[in-house]
Amino acid sequence: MDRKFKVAVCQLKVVEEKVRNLSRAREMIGRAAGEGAALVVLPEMFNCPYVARFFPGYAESYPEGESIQMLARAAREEGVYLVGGSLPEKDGEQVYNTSFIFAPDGTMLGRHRKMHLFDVDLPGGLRVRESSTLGAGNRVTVVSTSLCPLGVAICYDVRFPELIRLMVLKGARVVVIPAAFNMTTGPAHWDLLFRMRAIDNQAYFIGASPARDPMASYVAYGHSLVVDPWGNVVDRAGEGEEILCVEIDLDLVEQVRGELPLLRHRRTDVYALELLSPDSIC
Ligand SMILES: NC(=O)CCC(=O)C(=O)O
Repeated sequence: MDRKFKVAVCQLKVVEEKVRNLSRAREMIGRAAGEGAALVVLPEMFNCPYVARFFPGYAESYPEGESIQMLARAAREEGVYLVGGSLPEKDGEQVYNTSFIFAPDGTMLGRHRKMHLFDVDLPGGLRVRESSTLGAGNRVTVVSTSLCPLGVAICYDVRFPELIRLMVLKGARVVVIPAAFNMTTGPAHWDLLFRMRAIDNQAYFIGASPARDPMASYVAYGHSLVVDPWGNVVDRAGEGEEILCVEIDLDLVEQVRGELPLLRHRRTDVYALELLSPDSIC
């Protein structure tokens, strides 16, 4: 197992034309691989504007959906692990906000369906109702890779420490969060949440945002970032399109966990965190 590897976050600008999003994503994945990334990450809803009423029209089924096919092919052609941000996934009558994860040979390692739907009325008037068009997933996602066990959750999921802790207890050393925070919660909470989850769980946290488009009806915050297990922001993007490429050092995870053994010091004789069904983890 390589103890160090590079992760690249492709902070791409999402537009209404799906085909343009796909070609932009494909091009950025190629550039990321060219920079030596072993793991490439796209943002939440990378093929579709983040607007709930658009999701059903952009939805695709596994495995034949064109975005899903593009991701599998890109992973194989570039020889990278790929967390394909997220996209609207159709399964029967239901649509999910789903992240597909691919191995360097193009096989799908797993998929995470966003568990916590973003239904909010924020100060300043931003109202979002993901549940008007989406169903919620119900599985915690940790996939095995030759790099390390990788946890994947989507955006609002990061606010739920129980979910993240379950991933870490399942072995995740790196947690990838395709996301699309906005101009209200982004400046207030984006950095703090990622840093706090990293400090609590002593793992790397990767937040992948779309680039900011001030003309969009939902304006993404941008500022994709990588936080190390000590809570330092190793690097962050600006607001526009960019590829963030950062070295992950797995020895630092073990070092921080050895020096400050939070996970071992949990009082599991007094409290517990449990999955209610064994089927709820993949
Ligand atoms: N797409 C989302 O889940 C947005 C979450 C968000 O902005 C937050 O503050 O949480």
